[in-house]
Amino acid sequence: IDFKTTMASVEFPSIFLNASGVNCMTVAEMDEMINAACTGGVVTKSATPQQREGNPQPRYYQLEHGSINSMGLPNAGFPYYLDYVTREHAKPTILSVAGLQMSDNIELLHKIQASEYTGLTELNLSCPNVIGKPQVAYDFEETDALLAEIFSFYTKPLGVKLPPYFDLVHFDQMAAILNKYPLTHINTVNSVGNGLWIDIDTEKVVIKPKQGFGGLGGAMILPTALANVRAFRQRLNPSIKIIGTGGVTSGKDVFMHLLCGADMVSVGTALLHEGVGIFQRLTDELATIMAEKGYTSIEDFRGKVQDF
Ligand SMILES: O=C(O)c1[nH]c(=O)[nH]c(=O)c1I
Repeated sequence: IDFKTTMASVEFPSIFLNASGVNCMTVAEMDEMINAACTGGVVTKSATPQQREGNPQPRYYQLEHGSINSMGLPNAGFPYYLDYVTREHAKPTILSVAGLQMSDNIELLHKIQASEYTGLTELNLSCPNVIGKPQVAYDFEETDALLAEIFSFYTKPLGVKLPPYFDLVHFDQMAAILNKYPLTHINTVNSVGNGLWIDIDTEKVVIKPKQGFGGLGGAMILPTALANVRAFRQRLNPSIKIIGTGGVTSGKDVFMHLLCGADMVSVGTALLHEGVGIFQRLTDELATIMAEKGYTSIEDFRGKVQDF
């Protein structure tokens, strides 16, 4: 079974992508994603106008059922990633960008609009780890104003990376804003912001930045990720596709994301731990589940989760 899919008239050979931030900081990592079996392409690390070192280490820690990170947007800088995605590759790319303030986002999108790049771009509105900067996507007015400004000039394929929401009214409010704009997709969820973990032997937090506060990922956030995928699928125009991210470690998790309506699925924490071989495993496990259920295509069940 091939799991190819099309988003914004870009054909992805597989539904699987890396979660931005994992396996996508350097040309070598991005090439590895593209060259790996069963990947749809690569999403770049969120790019800022200039190169950034990020937060002091340790800034990532593996938990029993997931991860906590406060990387602080380390990246090689916007020109590095624009150069990479503008070159020819065997599979599609998604250029992720994250300004540190609104003017950065506008500036970066003007540059992409003026560039040779014709592929997809994803505006990260949900980085939880830039010290002193709140997540844009938790400010509905700012998000609306930003998208209005962007779509006054931007005509290339654009999606947004969203944080998790935890209130049904917030899903309504955010979806109403997103439905006003010709977005190609949303990518949901980013890490669950500002969790905390403690090593009881040392009685210290486990990451250095922000007194130990960091974004949560991995298996423990799967229920939150599934809720966000389903909630937005129920509310968004069908023209806005959904990349489901969060908590994927197995074919069962992929199946649940697809039942909730995801068009593509990306993997972060588990990719970091297992390497790019995970995509063949997820493909095989999903194919096995589908065969057991008599499904021959993802369309047989995508978005068809049933109420109790
Ligand atoms: O700290 C980071 O670099 C980071 N970490 C995350 O968990 N999500 C993000 O969007 C980002 I930009």
